[in-house]
Amino acid sequence: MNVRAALAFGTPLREGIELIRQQGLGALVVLGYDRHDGKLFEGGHATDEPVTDEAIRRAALNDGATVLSPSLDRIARERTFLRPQAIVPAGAGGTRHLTAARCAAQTGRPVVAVSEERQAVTLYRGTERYLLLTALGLRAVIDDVMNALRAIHVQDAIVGDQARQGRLDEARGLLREVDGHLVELGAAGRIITSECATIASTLGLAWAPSDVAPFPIHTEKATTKIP
Ligand SMILES: Nc1ncnc2c1ncn2[C@@H]1O[C@H](COP(=O)(O)OP(=O)(O)OP(=O)(O)O)[C@@H](O)[C@H]1O
Repeated sequence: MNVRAALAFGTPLREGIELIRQQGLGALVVLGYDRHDGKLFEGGHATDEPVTDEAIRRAALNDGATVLSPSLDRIARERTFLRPQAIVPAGAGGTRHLTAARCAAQTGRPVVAVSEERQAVTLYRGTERYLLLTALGLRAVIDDVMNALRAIHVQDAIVGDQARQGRLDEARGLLREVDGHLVELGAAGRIITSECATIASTLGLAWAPSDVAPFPIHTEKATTKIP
């Protein structure tokens, strides 16, 4: 699953999560499950509702977790209590966030926790976690990367051969970094994507928007031990 594409702005899932953040609600959303995860869920009820921004927001009004279908386009369960067994060290937040970290570590499936208290959205994936920025925050990060890339582009003609190699390596890194951000920004990132392609081709670098969409991940030092 390309989780950054699944959580791109403009998708019903991300728009629903952003509604939850904006309205100061909290949520726990499991992005897909399979039948082996059955023991993970307790209580709640099965539904088969399409994922819309409003359905995701509405589900967050209840206690417990929202579980999405494997294809992420249906809400499979609501108001579900999660009881993961994996042991991970307590990080930021209380039980909601610890549960999200433990579920992700146990199942390998991404889990999103929206903090009611901090209005922060955290994606847990495996033993890693990533802070999902607001659209404005993500744009600011992209602007910083693009400014650095544009500076290399503009100065390319005037740097000597020796310095050039280092600058090209830097440009490669910046292109790799911005790639994932642009996938997450969604349709609003298309113009910048073509600017990146132009800069890359002028600099003689092979670059195309990737499907891999890397995350700048803050790795948790988590064990995935199950007692
Ligand atoms: N194991 C769990 N399964 C499902 N939902 C849970 C579980 N643990 C916590 N929650 C949900 O998280 C809510 C908030 O719990 P808590 O305040 O302890 O978490 P938190 O991580 O501090 O979150 P926040 O930052 O939003 O306050 C609970 O009311 C419940 O809806």
